[in-house]
Amino acid sequence: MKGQVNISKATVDRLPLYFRTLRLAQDEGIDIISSDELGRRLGITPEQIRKDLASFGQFGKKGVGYYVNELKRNVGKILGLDNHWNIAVVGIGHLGEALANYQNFVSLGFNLVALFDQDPKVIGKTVNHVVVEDIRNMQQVVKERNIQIGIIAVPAAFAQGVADKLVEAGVKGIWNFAPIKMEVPDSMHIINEDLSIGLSSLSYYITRK
Ligand SMILES: NC(=O)c1ccc[n+]([C@@H]2O[C@H](COP(=O)([O-])OP(=O)(O)OC[C@H]3O[C@@H](n4cnc5c(N)ncnc54)[C@H](O)[C@@H]3O)[C@@H](O)[C@H]2O)c1
Repeated sequence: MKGQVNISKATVDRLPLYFRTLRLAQDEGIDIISSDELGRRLGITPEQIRKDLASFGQFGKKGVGYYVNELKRNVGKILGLDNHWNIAVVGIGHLGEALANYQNFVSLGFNLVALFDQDPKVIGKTVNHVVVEDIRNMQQVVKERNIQIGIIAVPAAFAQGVADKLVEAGVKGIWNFAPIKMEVPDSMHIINEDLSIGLSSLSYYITRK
């Protein structure tokens, strides 16, 4: 694969969509898919798809298309999904419990290996075969179980403190659901998620209909 120096964020953000579409095509028993068909399924031009994929190497055959299994494996590799990351969820309330129960993470290669909370009523509960542990043990557990990704689902007021502890314990990335701007070292990868942004955008569009 080519060095990934000048890959735009927009291209990287489209890779999970390619991966998901290829997974669905694989489930449908499709062996070969054209960039036209991929584009139709994704609402992206075939030129854009060919350009995106060409940034990472030579995939597909002119006049034939892409071999679905092979391209899915390659896109998965580019995304690092062949690494089988160990993940932990912090804050097992409404959102944290739903995230911990989401079965699709496992099929993408993410292993849920720990859950943490501070509430004695929540600690000891089992969610998706994993027992909720005391947040006070988090740093030790993160190291022992080689947890690389921490998912933050605690109230905003506690989120920075949790992030600091996750960083200190050595996670490589944070998926933050708390509505705050986190301060993390430059070396840390953090993705902030906010479902209300999608809903507010939807409100904008239907207001103008
Ligand atoms: N990004 C999104 O789209 C989205 C959607 C829903 C909720 N949220 C956010 O997710 C967070 C959780 O929301 P919720 O509705 O699940 O709340 P919740 O009150 O149901 O759950 C929060 C959980 O965090 C635990 N907790 C609190 N402080 C803690 C700490 N210091 N260490 C460990 N655990 C701690 C609580 O005991 C509780 O179990 C909030 O920040 C909320 O704003 C984000």
